[in-house]
Amino acid sequence: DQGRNLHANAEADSQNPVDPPKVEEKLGAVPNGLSTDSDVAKREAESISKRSLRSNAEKFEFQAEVSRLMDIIINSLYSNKDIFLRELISNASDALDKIRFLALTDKEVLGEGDNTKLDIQIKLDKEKKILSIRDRGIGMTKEDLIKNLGTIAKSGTSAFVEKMQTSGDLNLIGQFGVGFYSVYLVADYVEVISKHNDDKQHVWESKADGAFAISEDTWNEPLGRGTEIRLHLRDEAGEYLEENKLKDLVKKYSEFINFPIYLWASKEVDVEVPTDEDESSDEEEKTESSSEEEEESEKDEDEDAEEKKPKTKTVKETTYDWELLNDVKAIWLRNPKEVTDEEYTKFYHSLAKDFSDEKPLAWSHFTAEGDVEFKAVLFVPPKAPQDLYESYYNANKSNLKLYVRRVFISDEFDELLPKYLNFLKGLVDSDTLPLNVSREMLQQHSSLKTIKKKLIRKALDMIRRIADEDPDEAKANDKKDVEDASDDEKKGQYAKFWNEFGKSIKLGIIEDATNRNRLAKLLRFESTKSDGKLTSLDQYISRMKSGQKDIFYITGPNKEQLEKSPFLERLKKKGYEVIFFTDPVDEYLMQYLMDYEDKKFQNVSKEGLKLGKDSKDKELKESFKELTKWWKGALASENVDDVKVSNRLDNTPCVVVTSKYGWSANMERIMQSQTLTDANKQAYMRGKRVLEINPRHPIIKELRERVVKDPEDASVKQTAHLIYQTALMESGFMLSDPKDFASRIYSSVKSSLNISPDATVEEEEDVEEPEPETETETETEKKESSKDDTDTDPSNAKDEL
Ligand SMILES: Nc1ncnc2c1ncn2[C@@H]1O[C@H](COP(=O)(O)OP(=O)(O)OP(=O)(O)O)[C@@H](O)[C@H]1O
Repeated sequence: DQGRNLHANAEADSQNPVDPPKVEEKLGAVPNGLSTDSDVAKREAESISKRSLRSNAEKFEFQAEVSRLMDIIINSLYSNKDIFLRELISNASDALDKIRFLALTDKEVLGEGDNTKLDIQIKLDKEKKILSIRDRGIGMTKEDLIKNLGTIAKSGTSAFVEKMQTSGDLNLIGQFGVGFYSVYLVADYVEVISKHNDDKQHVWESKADGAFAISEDTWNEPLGRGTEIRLHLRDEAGEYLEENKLKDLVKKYSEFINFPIYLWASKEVDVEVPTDEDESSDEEEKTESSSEEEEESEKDEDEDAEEKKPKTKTVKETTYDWELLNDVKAIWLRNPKEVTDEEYTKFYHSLAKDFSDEKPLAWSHFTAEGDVEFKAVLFVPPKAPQDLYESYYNANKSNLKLYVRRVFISDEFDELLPKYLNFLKGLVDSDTLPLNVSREMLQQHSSLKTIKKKLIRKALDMIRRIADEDPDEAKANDKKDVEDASDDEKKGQYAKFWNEFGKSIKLGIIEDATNRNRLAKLLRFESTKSDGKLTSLDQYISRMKSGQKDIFYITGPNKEQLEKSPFLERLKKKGYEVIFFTDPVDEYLMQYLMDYEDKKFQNVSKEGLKLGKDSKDKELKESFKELTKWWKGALASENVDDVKVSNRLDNTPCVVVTSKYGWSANMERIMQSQTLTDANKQAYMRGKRVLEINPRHPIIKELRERVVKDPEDASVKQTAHLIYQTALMESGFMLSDPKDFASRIYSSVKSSLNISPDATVEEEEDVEEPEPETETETETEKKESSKDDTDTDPSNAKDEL
């Protein structure tokens, strides 16, 4: 539909093609100084006048989002305009990758002669202020041009526009898949000439004024196949016409492009040119006169020949030739020992299109040998992308590039890593996978399973190494080799990793049963003893009390709230460490993480907490039997399963605990906040509730006395109910009937203020309703009219009213 609309639009506008570019006059005026072929220059000059006359260009409007993006770019004060070149080269390289991939199964697509050369060519025209970048990649059909460069907003467009408005950082443009538009940082008019095997050559052009035009290209040199982007540079972007500037930029940004990048570069060379005629005749004369003085007889035939030789001199001349700017080196094929940290960092930046100054947190470069052979480089980025966990289960977002024998195959291969490791960036190059099969067949290939397994291992090792090399971690582990690990750069790196990607590790524990234990080792959290720092399960175990069997934890919305939880009272007092889990995902995590190193996990707000045997336990239980039985009966309407004597309380009279496999109070809270949770499931999964009482607490002791005295006492029943509701709240539950709770509180307040329970609310006096305004006036008038009689001030009358 969109296509149709555009065409309709184009027809309506066909009488009014895109305005001729501002730079046209300049273009037409000067002959092409760089061109090696004067015919080409002539043709180009012709084309320019043709273009302004062109009536067959179809005009299109940019999609609104794209238009907005271009507007931002063209008006941007962003100082690093260099990035456009990186984006264009990256697009050219992608296009070359695509044709190379197609050629694997069909050699014909490459064509013959120069068309088979998979390279990128950069050319400058100082006179006309044009910078052009040409590739022999896959090219674009007319439909591709319409779709890719303007009409269909990519998913990243609005995200990028938003990001730009807040951060102003254009550097990220490549990550959002809208890199092409960065050309308008330096150009005010851009032509994209493209030839795809399935279509004729077309020209796309736009001045970024909301519209673009496309015409069949009948005037430019045929490209054979591929794309040429011609940037008509703005006056202030003259620096991009300097060869040295371009060489530097290619070195800086495009070092890891796997295709040769050439620049049409000038060179000063010495050339022998014939000397002028005047000069030569003078010289000849001199020679002749001197030779007259010589003996004539000495002249022979040889000398005659020498005299006829043309005279030359050496002069400097500028010539142009293609100069190769990059050495196409695949970093992953090199020996890891020979690759420097700086090279890895740069490689990461180019892979991830992340051109911030930050280093990756870690990398792993290895070769796998055996049945399945491959080389891989994996990186842990310094930061998680904002949308890492958005639509985690639906999005296919593998960040590994797959190569087969140096040929780029795909960067959308989900089979290489599990979802939870999607945050890694990197590359895999396999010699075992077949080259000449379709992507679909490759996806089924049995070697992929082995590759995946090895990649996961290596990835988890790499993450563990961040911790091992972090001096903060070594200190926390009381490791003796702290000295060895005292590298400042590594300090605090694991905490950084954890803050960015901790959730992924938790998701891994949930999803990857095979590696659950390995992942659990990477888990970090705060606890009652971690002193505001992160700690690990191994550290927890090393601090466990003798006789302690379980690993204790508690879940809740935040640490501050949990620290005050009644569930921790006695555990803290007795010196047990309790882990705080405060991320909603932790509730799910703990459904999968049952044990670690033979220790079971125990939620301290759930049933089953054992703190070693207390000899008085049985006695206490017995002596409170009457109360617990009575209380259970009194709470019959409240869905309480049982009332028991607690072993976890110190200062609090009672708490409500849940059954082992039901939801915790925290989970109930989480589920209630999820709009789409099924109410039936909620009722079903809700943990059974048990009221646990503190046998040493005065309130509980007094309650026992009263119950023994008169089990039917209504005020005791009322108090017991109120205590239960208060315990529910303190234990993290939401009250199902807050009104009931409030009225119980008020009746209790009444009694503490010695107000009779029957005291009622004072009736409001019957106050006359204010009359509507017109009536009021009449009334006022009435009063005013009688003021003489009553001697009333009229303002008083108003007040009365
Ligand atoms: N030189 C080229 N050859 C063939 N197609 C190209 C070329 N340059 C751009 N395209 C097409 O235009 C699309 C838009 O390019 P753009 O740079 O805006 O985004 P992208 O390349 O998808 O993302 P990124 O900038 O992250 O690489 C590309 O996806 C590609 O299909």
